[in-house]
Amino acid sequence: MVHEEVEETAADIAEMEIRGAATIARAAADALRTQAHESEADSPEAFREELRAAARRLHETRPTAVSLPNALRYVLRGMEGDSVVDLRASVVETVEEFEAELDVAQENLGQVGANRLRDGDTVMTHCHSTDALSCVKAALEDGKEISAVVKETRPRKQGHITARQLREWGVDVTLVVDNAARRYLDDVDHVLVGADSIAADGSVVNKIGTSGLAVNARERGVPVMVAAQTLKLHPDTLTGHTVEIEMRDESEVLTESERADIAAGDDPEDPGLTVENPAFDVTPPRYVDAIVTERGQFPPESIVTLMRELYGGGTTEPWAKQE
Ligand SMILES: O=C(COP(=O)(O)O)[C@H](O)[C@H](O)COP(=O)(O)O
Repeated sequence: MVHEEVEETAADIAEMEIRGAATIARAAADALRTQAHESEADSPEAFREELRAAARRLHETRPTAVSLPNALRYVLRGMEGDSVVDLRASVVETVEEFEAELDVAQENLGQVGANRLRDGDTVMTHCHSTDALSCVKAALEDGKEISAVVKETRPRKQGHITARQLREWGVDVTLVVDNAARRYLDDVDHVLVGADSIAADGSVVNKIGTSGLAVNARERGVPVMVAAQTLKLHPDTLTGHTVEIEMRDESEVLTESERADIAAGDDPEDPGLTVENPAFDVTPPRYVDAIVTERGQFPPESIVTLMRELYGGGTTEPWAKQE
């Protein structure tokens, strides 16, 4: 029932071949369009259940970036019609609308963020965030010279993607190991990061290491700017839900031979080595100076007003099986 290309997209998201909250959202919406295009459903209800099943498959891939369920909701809410032909057309049209909104949102967000960057500023980045880099791109287009200290971001080294993109734009890059961040903060004018989810209290969920960087930045007096489209606002947190932090496989941290070497003396019956690999962490609002969105910039404590405006009607799970 779920088309093989949807299964492929789901696998790519789960294995981080497709990664980053905005990119994941775009891929998920595109997968639902494929499901609609390729559906051979012989009734409107069968078509609707196919799209719900595809959305459930995509939803179960990664739990932390709210852009994924927000994208799935957006598309399924646009599915309407009394025939398969009309239902298919509504899904295709809704995905195209979603993609256009993503493009405009990231560009507008970039302009808001660029206004906070001065000519000659140095930013420190963590992980790879297309929302964050849209601010740098807009600043460069405004004729500002920007340089960057890029944290490699263990264990998957997404900082290399950021470094490559910045070099393509002609931005001078200093690549550092994550543990060197505090040392370089004295040479930095802004910490500039993205977000996977933003909670109603202004907490920012982003790649593991963001919270430590924000604490160090506050101690060093460096402002922390979080670039996040409103797609990253997590509506379930309006009603007290917490954001699940994805725990990824130890193989991203330790190879099997490294594990065997470390645990060489272990009693196989009583293995004492545990490797934990949380993929994200939570930065409290007190360490965030501004949340930059396509709707403007907000101090973290007031992001809830925007969240209520956009998502106040509460959230549903339109992908749930219908009884
Ligand atoms: O934490 C990550 C990516 O984690 P992973 O590599 O595990 O997906 C990014 O900072 C956010 O997703 C924002 O990215 P964007 O601004 O592109 O949405």
